[in-house]
Amino acid sequence: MAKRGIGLNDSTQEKEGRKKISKDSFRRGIRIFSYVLPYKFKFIIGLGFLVLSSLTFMIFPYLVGKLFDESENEMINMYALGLLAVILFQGIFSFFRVYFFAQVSENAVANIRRDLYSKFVQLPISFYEKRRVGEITSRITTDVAQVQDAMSITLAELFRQVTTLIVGVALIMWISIKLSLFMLATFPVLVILAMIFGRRIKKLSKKTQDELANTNVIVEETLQAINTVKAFTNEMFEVARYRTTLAKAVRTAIATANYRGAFITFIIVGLFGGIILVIWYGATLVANGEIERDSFVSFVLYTVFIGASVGGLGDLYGKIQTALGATERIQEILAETEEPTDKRQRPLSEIRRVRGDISYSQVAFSYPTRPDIQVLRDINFSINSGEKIALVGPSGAGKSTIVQLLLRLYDVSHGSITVDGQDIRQMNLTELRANVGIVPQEVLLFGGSIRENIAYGRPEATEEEIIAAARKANAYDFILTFPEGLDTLVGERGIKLSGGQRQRVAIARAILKNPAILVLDEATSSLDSESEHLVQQAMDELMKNRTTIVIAHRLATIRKVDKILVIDGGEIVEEGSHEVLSLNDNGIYANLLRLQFEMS
Ligand SMILES: Nc1ncnc2c1ncn2[C@@H]1O[C@H](COP(=O)(O)OP(=O)(O)OP(=O)(O)O)[C@@H](O)[C@H]1O
Repeated sequence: MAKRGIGLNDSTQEKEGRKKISKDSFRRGIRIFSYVLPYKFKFIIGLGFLVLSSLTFMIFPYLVGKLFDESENEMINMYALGLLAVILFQGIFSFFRVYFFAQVSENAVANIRRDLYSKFVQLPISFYEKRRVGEITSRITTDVAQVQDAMSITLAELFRQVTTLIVGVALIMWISIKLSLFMLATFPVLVILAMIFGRRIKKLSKKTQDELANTNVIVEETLQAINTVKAFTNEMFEVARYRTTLAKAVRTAIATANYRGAFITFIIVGLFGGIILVIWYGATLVANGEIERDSFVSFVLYTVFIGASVGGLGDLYGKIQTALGATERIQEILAETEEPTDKRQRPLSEIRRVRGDISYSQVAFSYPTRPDIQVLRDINFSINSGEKIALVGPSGAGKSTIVQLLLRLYDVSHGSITVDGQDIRQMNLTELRANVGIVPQEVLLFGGSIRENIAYGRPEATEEEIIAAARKANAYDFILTFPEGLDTLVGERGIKLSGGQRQRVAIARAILKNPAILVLDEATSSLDSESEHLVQQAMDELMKNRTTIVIAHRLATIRKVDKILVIDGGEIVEEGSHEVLSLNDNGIYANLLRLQFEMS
């Protein structure tokens, strides 16, 4: 079968997707909040606590001002206690804010993940061909995490900063319009400059990280292919390559550090200088009796708060952009059209069994990703129920494509395929696929026990049925040699089965599924003769009474089939039984036979 490349490094190559904030993107982004709706009461309560905690915080500078201006001990104690109370309430409100927002965001985000996953498994193969696996998985990990951040932290922060800004500016205006105007003309300008500076540093830091990632790619690649490096005696070549990229990373890192140093100097001199300027002007106003001293202390504190929230808003803007980008990508996936399979898991016993007559009529096909290349043209053949045919031909001829069309992994571009006389496009897709069993070329087992892997063919199967299937597939004997028998774990954390053993597990899976139609994609790599014999016996058992299509790579195994179709360049070029085709001296089949004979 055609294989799809799954790049391990794909996820690390993710781009940081940001979205310009426009009315449109905002409207689309806000739609993700439909996931919050089921938890709206908790959300509103959380919002209430957020308002309370933001407002209590604004009392803080007022009380500090009073405290500083007080000369009576008793009142000093009162104000200090008042401050403590403010902080205490602030703490309690914040706890509940986090508590309620976490309940909402965790649940909403789990629902987004569930919907995305459910979408992923139901999307057609063509969706996967247009994207890299790393890119798809990052939708369900990184993007969703960004949305979660936006729902819990960013939203709360935005609200708090805006409240601080509005209430803060109103309060300082109330204290002294003159000083406020002076402050607003100087301080925010400095804060905005600091933000621009900060953003540039962020960009540079990202560049440093990327360069470091580049050096890591070299380490990963070479260590993974260490045999190749050694075989080509390229150790020193790799060391030199690593040293060059490392030097580049160091240069960028030092440039970033210089920038950061300058930034710190700017913060110290610029921002604090700004505060000194405000304090200086304020002190003059106090000396002239234009404002009270306590109001002046509150003013300075409000100024610091306002400065911090202006700075915070810049950061939040970036976070909102990122979150909008993430939301949009998530929604794009959620809007994709799924395959029309059943939305309910049905036991196989409930599924209508087909007889197994198959007919291809004038089938032509191009893959959706490469519409310009015609992979199949004018394919015509039929198989009666219970008959066996073999597809042979050179690599890339189109054999796997022919069976992929039968499963409707893709739809034909022209012509039609029928099963029991019915066009497969008119059949229920779940029923069609449930009637076809596949033993693939490369058997991939899921991480889990051998029992689970066999039962994948029919999840509702009983223990006896699983054992019977394993027996028929010549797999039970080797399974019993493991101490844990059917419970032996396979896959990444379990034991590694040999190629022949994996194939027999796949055959047991197919026997358990008991489909009317069978597709055998023969392994290209040959097994040792003992294993080969066991696998062949199991295949023969599996093929009994089923319509079978064998994609054959080793011709010795297909002498028993009813008909052989020789495929070349997407067309059927020869057709007939082994006896007939092998007699045609100039034929491709006879040629292939000769080649294989010479090779063996
Ligand atoms: N998913 C795909 N997208 C685009 N083109 C594809 C895809 N899969 C296969 N092809 C192309 O279609 C042609 C037929 O491929 P197919 O896998 O059907 O050949 P095959 O006869 O089964 O080969 P092999 O014996 O090597 O498995 C090839 O040219 C291949 O490059």
